[in-house]
Amino acid sequence: MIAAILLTIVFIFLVFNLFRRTGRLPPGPTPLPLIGNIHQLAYQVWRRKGIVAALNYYRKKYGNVYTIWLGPMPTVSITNYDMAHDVFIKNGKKCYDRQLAPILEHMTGGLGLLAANGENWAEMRRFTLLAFRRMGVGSGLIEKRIMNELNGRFKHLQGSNFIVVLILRCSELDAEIAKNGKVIVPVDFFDLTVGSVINSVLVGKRFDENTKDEFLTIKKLFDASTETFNLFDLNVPVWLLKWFFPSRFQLTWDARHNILNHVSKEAFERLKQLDSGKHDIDSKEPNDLVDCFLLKMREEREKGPDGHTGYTMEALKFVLHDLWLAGQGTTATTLYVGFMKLVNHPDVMLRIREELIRITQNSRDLTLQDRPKTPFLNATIAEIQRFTSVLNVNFWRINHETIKFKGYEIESGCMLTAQVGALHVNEELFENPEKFDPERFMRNEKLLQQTIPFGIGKRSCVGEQLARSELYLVFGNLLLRYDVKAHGATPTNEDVFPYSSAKLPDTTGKFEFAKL
Ligand code: HEM
Repeated sequence: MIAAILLTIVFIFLVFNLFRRTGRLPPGPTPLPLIGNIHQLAYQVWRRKGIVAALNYYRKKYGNVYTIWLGPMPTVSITNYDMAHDVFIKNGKKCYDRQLAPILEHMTGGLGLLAANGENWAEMRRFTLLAFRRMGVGSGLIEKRIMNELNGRFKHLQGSNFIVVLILRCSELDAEIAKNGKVIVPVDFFDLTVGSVINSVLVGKRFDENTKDEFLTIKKLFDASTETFNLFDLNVPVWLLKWFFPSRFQLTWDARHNILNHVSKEAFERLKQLDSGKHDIDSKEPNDLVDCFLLKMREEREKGPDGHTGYTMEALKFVLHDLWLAGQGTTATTLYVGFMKLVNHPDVMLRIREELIRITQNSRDLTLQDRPKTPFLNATIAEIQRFTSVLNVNFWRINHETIKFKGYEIESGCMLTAQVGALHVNEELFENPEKFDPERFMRNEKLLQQTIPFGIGKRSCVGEQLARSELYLVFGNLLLRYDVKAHGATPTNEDVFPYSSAKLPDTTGKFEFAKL
């Protein structure tokens, strides 16, 4: 009897508390105590065959800001630019902490950038942005690294001599074209090109004939873990995953550890060489992010007790891991999806080429300085990024102060995010969102600002400038050099894992490149 009374009191308390909190939050489906809206969300995801479709359904029903309770936690999703700006820019200081997926936190111990918060994250983010700047991200220097990858001007150490290795991306293509008139280009081409640029920025090495298999193995393992990683993995406790879904846990663990081992091998080797005097860092011109970090580590240690204690080899491992992980697949997928779109829209490709030939007189490479003069290429890249929207569910933030906007009150401790995938199919901003139409950005220039593939606010993508440079130079220069067609049937551009937290296209498609 007493137990029944106690249970009733607890139940009434839960209902009352839920009712009180729901009243001030943005609208959404009616939640149940303890399970919230999980049952409705699961049904809508199943019925509409994907996470973005379900989030879009809730947008149409409740408006551009709505609340879904994941169990006892309210989550606020925002699906238009102005509201995202109100929350994540105007109130940016109140919501820069990330809701950490327990499995990721378990693996990183709160180090790095993606699954970190607080002072540690802030320091590593500042460091990364500064290190990128020192290596030329945002200036002409990064262009050199990217174009080197395409053009093949590389210095590799062999024995005691530097030799120039010319067998690189475009040279490989050109050699094949010289033999057969055309070359078949699979997704690996984009993976390796992007992987090499990132590896070169982070650890100063590109992937060559000897190391490309190592890269492709890590990449495949990582893709396999991403395919299954979804809302469930983002939220469940580690013990539950380990006990009830051990193979799922193991896949995520193995993929992350392979990347960790790969990137940290280089960093530890460098430290050894530095300690033994075999390597010296030019403090005015560090070669890569590892050099920048080791310099900073030395600097902080020399300050004694006043130095920042966050600069450790363990911290470096996770910073490298996160940059590699977040930067490789996202950029390569955008390039691959972009070319898939372009081969299906040859008119767009032709118009870009005309624009580029006009600018370069077909006598030089396209450079980052050309950007203001190539509005149609810029518009096409924006439309490609809108279509690609690499995340089905954006990472959640947690607000640590109440946020008031548009008459709502989001009390501290809520999970909130700009749902980039759903925002990019919002027909209030993008008329006929299912249509590939770069022209929409020419008709309305404001749209460029309202498309936010890199997220918004203090946790937005740290690699945005690097990725934008890569996309511009690789799309532009390949279109300037090659006639590109689909090889065989073009696979669907639809997301093949619509239930996963990341968007993944069917990557079995191939292209035929012929010299122009
Ligand atoms: C086309 C390419 C890319 C896209 C579409 C993309 C997209 C995103 C998005 C949507 C976020 C989450 C933003 C949020 O939480 O609101 C993010 C975060 C992040 N991205 Fe990117 N990204 C790209 C390339 C890169 C590159 C090249 C790097 C690094 C080399 C990188 C590193 C990161 C990191 C470290 C974070 C976490 C930042 C933090 O929590 O402070 N990304 N990215």
